[in-house]
Amino acid sequence: MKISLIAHDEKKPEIIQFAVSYKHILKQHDLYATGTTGKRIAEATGLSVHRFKSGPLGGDQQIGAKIAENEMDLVIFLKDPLTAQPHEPDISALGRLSDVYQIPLVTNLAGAEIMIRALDTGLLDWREIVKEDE
Ligand SMILES: O=C(CO)COP(=O)(O)O
Repeated sequence: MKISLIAHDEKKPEIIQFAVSYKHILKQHDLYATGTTGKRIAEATGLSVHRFKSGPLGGDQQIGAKIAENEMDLVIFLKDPLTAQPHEPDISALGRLSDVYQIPLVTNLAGAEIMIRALDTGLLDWREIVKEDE
């Protein structure tokens, strides 16, 4: 599966902890991330992460484009709800495209924990069928 990992600055420690904790699952998948998040995860875990641009420089939009092309299966995006983001329109656009294309998107750690376990037990395998039908 192709998984995107994204975190706003205040949530970077959480996503790093998450990636370390679930490295055994994440390493079985193709990982993508916005620039800084990807760098920090790769440094902390040694996992190979394809890095797009940093969020404020277009990274959210690049991940949105992958969704539109049916090349992304899951987005784990730890959002900071307490800090205004200069690129809020890009963040909204990513959420919108996830809804348009029925791509699972979780935006907090509690959801991420459930989703990674769901992924590991095969609950997202339907994505492979959707891709075969394209
Ligand atoms: O701003 C972001 C998502 O909207 C995250 O970008 P970085 O991973 O580059 O910090």
